[in-house]
This record gives sequence, structure tokens and C-alpha cells, in this order.
Amino acid sequence: MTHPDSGGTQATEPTTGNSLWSAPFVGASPVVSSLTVPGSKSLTNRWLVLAALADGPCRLRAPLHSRDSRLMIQALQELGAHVQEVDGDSPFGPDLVITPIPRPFDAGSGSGDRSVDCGLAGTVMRFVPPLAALLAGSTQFDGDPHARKRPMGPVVEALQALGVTVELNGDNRDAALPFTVHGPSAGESLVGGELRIDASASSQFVSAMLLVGSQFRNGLTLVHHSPDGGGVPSMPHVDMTVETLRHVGVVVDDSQPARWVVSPGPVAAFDIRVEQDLSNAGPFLAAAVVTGGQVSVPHWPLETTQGGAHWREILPQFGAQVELVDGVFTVTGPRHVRGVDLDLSLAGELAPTVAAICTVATTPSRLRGIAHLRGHETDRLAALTTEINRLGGRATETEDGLVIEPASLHAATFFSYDDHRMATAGAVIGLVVDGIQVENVETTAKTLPQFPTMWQDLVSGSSTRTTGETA
Ligand SMILES: O=C(O)C1=C[C@@H](OP(=O)(O)O)[C@@H](O)[C@H](O)C1
Ligand SMILES: C=C(OP(=O)(O)O)C(=O)O
Repeated sequence: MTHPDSGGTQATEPTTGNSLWSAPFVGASPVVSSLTVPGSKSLTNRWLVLAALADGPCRLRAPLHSRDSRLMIQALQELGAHVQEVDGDSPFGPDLVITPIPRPFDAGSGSGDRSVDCGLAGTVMRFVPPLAALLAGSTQFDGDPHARKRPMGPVVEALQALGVTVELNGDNRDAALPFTVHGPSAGESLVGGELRIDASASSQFVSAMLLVGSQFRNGLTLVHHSPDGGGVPSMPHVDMTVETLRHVGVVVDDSQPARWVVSPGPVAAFDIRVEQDLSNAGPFLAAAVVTGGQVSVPHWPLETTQGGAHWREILPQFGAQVELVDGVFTVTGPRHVRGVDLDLSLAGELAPTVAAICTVATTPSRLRGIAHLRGHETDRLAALTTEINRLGGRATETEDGLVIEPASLHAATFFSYDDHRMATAGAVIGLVVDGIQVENVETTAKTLPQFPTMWQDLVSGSSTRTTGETA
């Protein structure tokens, strides 16, 4: 299978020979279902990092089990933590008990050369290098071919500003994977202090530094400043980081915009239940919207920092009805899907699912505030434009988003670019456009390995897979 020329600068070039998955087509039959999804990728990987820094063993209940969480676990084990699977009550896999990285960092964690595979996980490639910078010895970082194209500069430059030696390997023109982080000499530790970074390309640069800030001798004062005045995207994810830090006793002052003060201090051991991934619930909710059906998701948190909480405001703009009653979030699709004009700067990871719905809407849509998606798993603006147009759609890339106009759609292959959210976007469109084949649907394993089976259950009406319940 050769890969199309997406025309984008960042679109990855997946290996040839990837599978083609015939997306289930329901036509005019509304999808009606109730289901829960596995644990949040963003929460799972934050809790894993904090557990590795904790002052005692920690337990994660109902964590995500996917490629991104496995890569994080392997990275933390490489740094000296221990992770054990123990029976839990989640239908999606066991709980985890984590024994933290041994202290003192400058000796106990072994000063040998370590190697971390980041895969295509933004949380691993951004959150783990600052952790490795605390430890004696050196740690090499690399990942999938496209991981080398994802922005890393602000994290590398922040570490260098803290006095950490980061040795750029390979022929990377700017600070990107692969590189090697060299920890402090024996008896030394990182002082911390005030740092200024430009996090306009990813909120993960802020989260990465905040997660370890309490481990610096003087803590960390982090200020975001962008020359063009750009803000930090996906701010709910930074709020998620601050909330998890406070949960484990770390003092964080975020009272001033774009400024965070993390006090030095311990990370208290914890036992936490991981919320389900509300962003990954998105494609299933979108199925209700595009087919005029109804999908319910029990155990929906009333208060959460997850970006997927924004489905409550987003989906009604397509004409859907939403309600949250007794923890059950229900979406009822409209007879006709209308287009939207949305600023998605708070939750860019929802954009592929939103774009899929826009593709089948009866009026034009504009999506804004998502220029930084060019640095996600692929250049999502280029990839979405290319793949929507391959189906006969009328998508146009703008400086910071997409314009998608109604069009007559036809069967075609929808390439995923090794991006889980591209694959699920193709599946959503495939519900109402007959003959869509999604290339490399297996890439959904990044955050939802069960997706193909769950999607089949969804359209067959048999998915009532909730915690401990069966069909
Ligand atoms: O911190 C996190 O867990 C994430 C932050 C966001 O990154 P960006 O700010 O780069 O969009 C989000 O899109 C990504 O899926 C997960
Ligand atoms: C951008 C995403 O992930 P990450 O940056 O964590 O790889 C995503 O899950 O949409």
C-alpha cells in the first residue's frame, strides 16, 4: 500500500503494506448503544510519572492499557521504577502498582546508560526527558520515524537552561528526537529556579516541566512567552497537570496567567482510580450524531479537566441533544447534521472527530485555533484535508484550522498516517458513506486497542460493555 502525498510538511510516511479495514456502514439505520471506554491516556501517563517520583508505592485503578501507556511504563522501568499488574475491577485490564525510582537519584537509580523508546507518544517524549535529567547517568531518547518530526525544542532548551546536558544525536536540524540526556554528577541535583519557554506549539512542554518541578532544589517558576503572542493550546491539559500535582501534595501557584510556581517538596504516594478517556468516547458519541441515533456513556465525570468534557458544548452545535443525568452522558443525534464554527484551541485532540462530523454536515463548517495540530501524531490539518477530499469532500486548510463544506462523498481508502484519531475519524465517516476502507486501523492501539471490536459491537447494537457489566 503506497502512501498518498498529503502535501503536508509533517505528514508521516507509514510503511507500505498496511492493512485495509472495511469501515462498518449503517446508512440510514441509527446507532443506539451504551458503553464505557478504557482509561484516559493523559491521566494514566501523568499518574505513572508521579508514581515514579512518589515517596512510596502507588496504585492506579482502571488505568489505560495501550501502546502509549506501555511505552510510559517501559520508560519508567528503564529509569528504575517497578510496575506490577494486579487484579482490579476494570473490564479493560488490571490495576497497576508502581514502586518509585530508588533514591537518592544521583546514585540509587544506577548510573548506567539507559535507552527510552518514545514511540509516537507525546506524553513520553515530553514528560520523560525531564525525569531522566534528575538521575545520574545518561538516557538516550528516540521513537517512531514521525516522532523525530514532532516539536521538542522548548523541553530541550528548558533542560539546557537548567544546566542539563542534552546531546542532540542524528542529523536533527533543531532540538528534536533523537537525543541523550545526561544527568547530574554524583552528589549534585538540579537547582531549578525561573524558566521562560514558548509553549505555543504544545501544552505538553508546560506539563513536562511542572511534573518534575517539585524535585528541583528551589522548585520551578515557569513562564510561557511566545514572540507572536500565541497562547498555550489545550489549556485543560495543563490544568489536569496542576490538579494531579496538587492531589499528591505538591504546591502549585497558577494564580497568574501563563505563569506557574511549583514549590519544592515530596510527591506523596497515592491510590487513584483513572477516569475513562472522554476524548476516546468521542467517535462513539459522533456515531449517534451522524446516524441520528443515541449513544450513552455511563460513569461520565461531573467535574474533570479532560478535554473530552467539551463534547457537552460541541455536539449540540451540530444539532445534537446532550444530557448528563446521574453520571450518564447521552447524545441524541439530529435528523440533519448542521455545520459548525468552532474554536478548538482548548481541546485540539477532539479535532479529527469533529472534522469527521463536519464532513457529513449539510452546511459549511470552520474549525479554528488548532494550528499546533501540525505537530501532533501527524500534520492533522494536512492529513484531514487530504483524506476528506479523497472521499470527494471539500476541505481546505487555513492558517489555524480547516474549512469543510458539504459535498457528495464516495467510497475510497482513508489513510491514517499512523494516527489513532485519523483512523477513528475514517470510521465515523464510514458509518454513513458506503465503501470507506481505513488504512492501518491497528494504529488505534496507541490509546484504544479495543477500537475495532468496540466499533463492531457498537454498530451491531451489542455494545453495553461497561465496568463489570456484559451485553
Ligand atoms: O498533556 C497531554 O496529555 C496532552 C496534551 C495535548 O497536547 P497538545 O497541547 O500538543 O495538543 C493533547 O492534544 C494530547 O492529546 C495529550
Ligand atoms: C496529540 C495526541 O497525543 P500525544 O500528543 O500525547 O501523542 C492525541 O492523543 O491526540
